[in-house]
Amino acid sequence: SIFTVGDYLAERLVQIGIRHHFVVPGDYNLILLDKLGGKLDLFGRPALIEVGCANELNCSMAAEGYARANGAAACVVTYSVGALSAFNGTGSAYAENLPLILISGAPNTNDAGQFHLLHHTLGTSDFTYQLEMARKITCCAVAIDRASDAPRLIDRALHAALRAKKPAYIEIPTNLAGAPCMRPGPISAVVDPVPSNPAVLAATIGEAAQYLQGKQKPAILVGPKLRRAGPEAEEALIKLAEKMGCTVAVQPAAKGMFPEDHPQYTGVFWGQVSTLAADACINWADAILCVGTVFTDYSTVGWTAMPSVPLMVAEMDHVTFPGSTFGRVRLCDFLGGLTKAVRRNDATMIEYRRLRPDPVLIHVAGENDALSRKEIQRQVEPLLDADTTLFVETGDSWFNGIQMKLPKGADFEIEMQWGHIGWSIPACFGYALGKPERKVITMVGDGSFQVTAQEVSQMVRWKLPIIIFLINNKGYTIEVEIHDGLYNRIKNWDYAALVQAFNSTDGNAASCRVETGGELATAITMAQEHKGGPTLVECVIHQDDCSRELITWGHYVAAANARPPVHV
Ligand SMILES: C/C(NCc1cnc(C)nc1N)=C(/S)[C@H](O)COP(=O)(O)OP(=O)(O)O
Ligand SMILES: [Mg+2]
Repeated sequence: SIFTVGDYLAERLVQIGIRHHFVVPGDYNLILLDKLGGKLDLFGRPALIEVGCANELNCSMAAEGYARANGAAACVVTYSVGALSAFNGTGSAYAENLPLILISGAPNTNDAGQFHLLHHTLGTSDFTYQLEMARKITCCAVAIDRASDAPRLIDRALHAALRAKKPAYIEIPTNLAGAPCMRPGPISAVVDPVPSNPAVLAATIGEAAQYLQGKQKPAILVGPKLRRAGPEAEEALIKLAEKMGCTVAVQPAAKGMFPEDHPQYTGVFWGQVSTLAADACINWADAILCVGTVFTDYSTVGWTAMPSVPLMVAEMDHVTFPGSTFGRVRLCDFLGGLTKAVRRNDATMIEYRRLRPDPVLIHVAGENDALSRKEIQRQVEPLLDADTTLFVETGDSWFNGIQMKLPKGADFEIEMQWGHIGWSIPACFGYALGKPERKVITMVGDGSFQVTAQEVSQMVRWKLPIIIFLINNKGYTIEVEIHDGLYNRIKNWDYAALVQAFNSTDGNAASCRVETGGELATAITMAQEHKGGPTLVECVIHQDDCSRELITWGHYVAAANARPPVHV
């Protein structure tokens, strides 16, 4: 059979490590889907497993979650009506630094020139608007209009996405997916990272040693971009921390990116809603080595928690100091080189041992007491073990999850930069397909759940034993705490019954509603034993039963939102 554009794309997706692609079919992408689904591995099995989603928003969010597990992901949609919904998960991938490849079908290449009006379009003969929009939310957007250009354009998009850890966009007209195409060359041209420039690397390490020279109390602050630099960067950071002997704190969106069972871990640095003694350690330090950090209104609690000393910030491929910046320096090379050059200074660790908070007494609710947020915390935390990944959805679930202690090996996923309510349901589904060996637990609020609930039915279809704790506090409580109004009230659903509806005659999802600590304990035992499908536990709590951290954080974020315009 002839080798086609679709075959070229399939080959490249497999070569960059993708094994599942998330799709919603449409007549502009059907030939392409045949090609992607038709690629076989050496054993004659599909090399790419097609995963259908209920809509393109969820499809793109499932791909975003898959990229967290797998490194890269592909989302395949139809033109315009599909892609515009998938733009939201693509925006999430951009904000969260994930190489999601958004692939869209497109009109037949002859139609533009014939001024044809086509379905799914805006009803004009302009078919460039989607590509233009995609340019704004990806690091590289290409539209293939001749089969002979396909190899160059596909490779360019994939290489850009993998190097920048940002999404890319590939547009393939419906009559080109099956058109003859050249076969690909070695994948190394696409996947090889840009190496550090040796001279710049040496200069950067020298500058860092200079920055730390003479400082009495250095500390390390880890941000969410560390993980995007690869596992070797996470390993290199641990070695650097152990060489320095200083305290290590993480930003909230970086929770889990430094082991919380490590003796130098001092908590989540989040201003007044920090955990353990991270706030004191960072504010006591006279030098802070920031690795992959992102300072936003949310991570600085409405700008009330910016470190007060001049910072040195190491990113994926560049490092900045108070007076200089260096590019073409890969993070793992920089951290490794600095580890060799740096001297031990454990002053912050010594201080931490003095001020470390004592373990708090956890109140055990009576089993017939009305269920509280605290009791949910107390009962869910022990479920986190070395094989578990906890997904926390935008809402008070952020705060409840961030307060939980991660044992060795446990992992944590949060979408704090994009913050799209509903992300966690499709994202944990995609993640679970990428890492089937992990146990996945998701904490999601009722408002968020209503946005993307359909993807629980994909968990049923794929028989994934994901455990979902749906915190039903009757509405948008985060919003209530920031600024209340009737718009924060939502129509209550029977969430347990909804999940049963997803079973129809061939599903195996378990679900229940719990209103006391005792019922929750029973539900958790059932959830742990339930295999062959997801378990949803709807936890009913009072509307104002939220974490104190949410109230404090919400107060300052609302204040930051309310700053009057500065008249220039
Ligand atoms: C409406 C909104 N944010 C605004 C918003 C609106 N639309 C999208 C897509 N994303 C957003 N973050 C938010 S955080 C709700 O409080 C979430 O409610 P819920 O899931 O029920 O969680 P809490 O009750 O714990 O807040
Ligand atoms: Mg809610």
